[in-house]
Amino acid sequence: MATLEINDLHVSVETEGGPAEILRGVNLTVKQGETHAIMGPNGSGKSTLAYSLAGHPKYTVTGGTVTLDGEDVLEMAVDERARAGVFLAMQYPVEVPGVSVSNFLRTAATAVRGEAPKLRTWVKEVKEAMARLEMDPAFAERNVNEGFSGGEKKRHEILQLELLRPKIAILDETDSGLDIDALRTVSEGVNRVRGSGEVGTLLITHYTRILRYINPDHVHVFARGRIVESGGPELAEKLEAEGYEQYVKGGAAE
Ligand SMILES: Nc1ncnc2c1ncn2[C@@H]1O[C@H](COP(=O)(O)OP(=O)(O)OP(=O)(O)O)[C@@H](O)[C@H]1O
Repeated sequence: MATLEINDLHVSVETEGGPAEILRGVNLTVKQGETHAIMGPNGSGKSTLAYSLAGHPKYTVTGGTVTLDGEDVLEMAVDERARAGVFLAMQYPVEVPGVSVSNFLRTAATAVRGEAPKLRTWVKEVKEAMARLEMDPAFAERNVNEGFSGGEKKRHEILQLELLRPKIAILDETDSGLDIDALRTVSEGVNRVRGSGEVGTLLITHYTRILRYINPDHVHVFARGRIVESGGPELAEKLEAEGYEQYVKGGAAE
């Protein structure tokens, strides 16, 4: 069973005033089949964690380890991480002008699966996945994220998740900007992938409403660059009622 292990992870970004430490000792273990929700105040470092795991060059790991099934993830290039089974659905998906959704997905699937999917079965696979996510088939011929609405971008991220079937899925605020129907559709997509029991999910969110659709096994509070409390789903309810004040008090302004 695939296991992602994050051990005492420290990450910095370069700022005008020099390097700033954003992650200050993150410890987390995510196993295939488990769903972990990460909640925390703005600017606490949640997206930094997501990008660092995916290998964004802007972030420098200054300490700690990340392994997937014992393999050193931090040593891997971005594409190697994807091939190893790490998937990131970004908070702000980027436009890729000139590349159609259909080409993009096939190229990504080829890279991750190690061989090009057979065209006929692939076309069917994409069509069915798009239908499940209630996406207009015309999207397949549009350029990646170009002119997509916020909700359409998020559906496209989940479409990738469904087709690429990673071992570890990191979903960074996949619920933001979704209307109620889209939230349900997107959550159903995540649950389908989860239902396989083959993916470990790290769900970064601000709102408990998505957790009503996607029931997490574990909830973690992220504050000042690390996980400061962990619990079960009841922790999300507590956060909704009490906010984050108790976790940020006395910390650096972030
Ligand atoms: N290039 C950069 N230069 C300066 N500061 C940066 C840079 N990149 C990230 N930061 C800072 O790192 C901190 C953590 O940002 P991050 O986006 O990880 O937080 P977050 O918890 O995901 O926030 P939110 O909930 O608002 O999305 C913020 O204070 C942010 O301003």
